Amino acid sequence: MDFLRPDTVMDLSNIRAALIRMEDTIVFNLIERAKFPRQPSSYQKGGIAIPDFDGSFVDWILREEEIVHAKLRRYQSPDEIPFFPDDLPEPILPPISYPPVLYPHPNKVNVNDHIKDFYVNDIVPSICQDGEQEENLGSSSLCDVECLRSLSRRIHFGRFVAESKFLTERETMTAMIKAKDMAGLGAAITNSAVEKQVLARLKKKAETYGIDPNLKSSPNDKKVDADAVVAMYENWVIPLTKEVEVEYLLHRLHEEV
Ligand SMILES: O=C(O)C(=O)C[C@]1(C(=O)O)C=C[C@@H](O)C=C1
Repeated sequence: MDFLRPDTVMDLSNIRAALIRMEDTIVFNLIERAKFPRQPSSYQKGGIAIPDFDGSFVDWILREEEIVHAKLRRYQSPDEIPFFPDDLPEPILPPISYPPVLYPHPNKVNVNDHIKDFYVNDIVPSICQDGEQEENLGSSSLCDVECLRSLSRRIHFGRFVAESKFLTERETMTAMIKAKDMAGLGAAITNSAVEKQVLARLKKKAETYGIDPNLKSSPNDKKVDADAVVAMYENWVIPLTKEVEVEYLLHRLHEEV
């Protein structure tokens, strides 16, 4: 998939190949995070005192990193959506003129707050031991940032999936968008067979990557709970990707149709 070549971006098999590759990144990021305990204070507003910042320690790191990445023009790339869009500086590198592949204001669809919410409240408790290690607060929070960023990129890729599906079913989808038929759109973008494949593949990946091939398999050797990774996709990642797809399509009506 090459964002400078729209035909490659709108090819559903290329999009799915990119989603499959992102599974590896997400599983490895979760494995890294699972090395540390839950670290509850890193997610609480004021849990760690930060001068002039009204948020959690993880929020602060995320925002600081996004400021640097924005300078490197990360958020000009069509597949990157920041968590702190209002706080970001202009890039220091010259702009790249990406040909438009999505409707004019695709970043209006932003479910990052929702992603942060399920990640902190559901995923971290399901993959990490209870407790806090003061000396590793920085390390675990940097892992959180990687997890959040990779989940956000995956889920917001729903916009490309939706546009690609729209282009192949323009007439029916236009009618549904005009009628604000969310259930119809939800059904139109759903492919249950693909979802089953995603979950089966993910279980295999989490089991395989989560164990050192040189060690004999025992529950204690596992670096991440494969069932928790699958549950995360089943309960959050796929449903939110679908929500992004439907929301993207609904916005499309106002922008172009
Ligand atoms: O591959 C697709 O067609 C997608 O829309 C992506 C995805 C997913 O999140 O993995 C979401 C909805 C479909 O039901 C199948 C899979």
